[in-house]
Amino acid sequence: RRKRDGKRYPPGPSPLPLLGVAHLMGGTTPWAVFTNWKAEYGDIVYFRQFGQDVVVLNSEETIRDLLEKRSSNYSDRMYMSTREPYGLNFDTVFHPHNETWRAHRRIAHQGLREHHVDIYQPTQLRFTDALVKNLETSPDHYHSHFQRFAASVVLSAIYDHDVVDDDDPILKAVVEALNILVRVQTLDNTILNNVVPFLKYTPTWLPGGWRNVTEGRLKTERMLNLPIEDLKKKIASGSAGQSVALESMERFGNTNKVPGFEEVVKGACCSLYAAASETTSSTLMIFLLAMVKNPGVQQRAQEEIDRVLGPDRLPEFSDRSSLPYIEAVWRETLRWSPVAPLGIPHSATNDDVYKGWCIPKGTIVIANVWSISQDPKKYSSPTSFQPERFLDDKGGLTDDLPAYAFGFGRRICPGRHFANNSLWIVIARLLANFKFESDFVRSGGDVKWLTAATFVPEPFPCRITPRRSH
Ligand code: HEM
Repeated sequence: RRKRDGKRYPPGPSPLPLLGVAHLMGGTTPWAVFTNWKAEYGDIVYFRQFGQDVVVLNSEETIRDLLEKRSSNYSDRMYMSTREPYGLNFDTVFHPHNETWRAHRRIAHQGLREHHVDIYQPTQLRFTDALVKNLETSPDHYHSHFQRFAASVVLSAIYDHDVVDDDDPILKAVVEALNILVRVQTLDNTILNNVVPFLKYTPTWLPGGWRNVTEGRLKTERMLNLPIEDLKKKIASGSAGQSVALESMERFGNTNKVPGFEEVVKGACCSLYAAASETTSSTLMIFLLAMVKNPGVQQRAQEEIDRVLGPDRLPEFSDRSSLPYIEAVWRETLRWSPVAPLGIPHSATNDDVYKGWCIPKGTIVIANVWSISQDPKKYSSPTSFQPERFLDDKGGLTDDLPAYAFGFGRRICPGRHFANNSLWIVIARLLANFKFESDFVRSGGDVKWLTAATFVPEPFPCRITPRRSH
């Protein structure tokens, strides 16, 4: 047990001078390293990296004790020297725990709360149909079709903007900005930038030129402004349909309670898009990988759809409760490989003591979701994709919801109900419409994984063939 300044800190690895614990991180999968540390150090692990205190929580109990039961102290985010220069102060995801963040959460909650979010089901269905058509026409481009689905469905719900094609100026603006910002805001890069701030001036033509701050800021501003300007034109012409942005502009505009409400709405809505697009398309990549690796699961899911709906009818939202196996496939997709295995780190507002250990003010607190989703005590053979684990003896659903994939406490993902609807309908309709196969994956081909905004498989060779005639 370590002591510093007479205080006891949780157990953990000893850092090396300069390197910290970087040499122990196991490349791109720190969550697996943290999970292994559980055996050595326990449910709560402490280390220092470049002078920054970090605590990793390796069990659902410790996560809920701190991030939920003591949420007033554990709902902040770490200081990021990149926020201001890159124009990222608007962003909900990394926003400090303050009044503006609360206004963002109100906007997100009002627009995307459970059941209310069902008003977007027709939009989700429409873009699912477009995805099915795109997969029929060019199945090899499945990855860009998934990205297009994720972007379209959320741009439509948030701004009432319909993406027409890949040259859509709003789509281009947000994709270009996010390509940079996602890399700028990774935990590694944030800590590096906090220590070496001049890195952000790297000229665009040098390696690492993506860090260039002038370029980054311009792109952020376009991403923030274009969709809301477009919406304002629609409002002026009376053609604006239902959207989260419109709802909140009207509400805040009418009550006028929030000073500078337009900036707040702009920031909150842009953050929703940024947080939604990559997580949604990455989850579809995980689903696809699970299906090609597990043809038996795929077949059982398709048999359920055919048995319940008959050979001609496609799943509708209203069929959800009649398709427990499909529901179990969706839950297992979230559990098997969470797209954010470490969630998004929280930060401690004040000094705290937990189980006798000191957690200093400013500590980065990481909820290791991987340690829950891969816990062999909770899930037998956790690396296997087994939707049955969410079913009881009678084939009904258990109470186990892998809600941990959406984070914890006051910071819990406000888009989870929207994501739940989007992804359920896509999973159900893709299984109804297509057979997914991959000789590459089945013969043990090496699927590469990317870690940036999400942990996601890179596109792999896959055959997607229709299984129904229309
Ligand atoms: C499968 C899809 C998704 C997953 C797995 C996911 C997961 C997460 C996680 C783990 C967090 C961090 C929570 C924490 O700090 O404890 C988060 C935050 C957030 N998510 Fe999601 N998300 C998904 C989809 C969406 C969608 C569709 C939206 C919007 C429509 C969205 C909007 C947000 C926002 C705005 C935050 C920041 C919340 C804050 O810091 O207060 N997410 N999400």
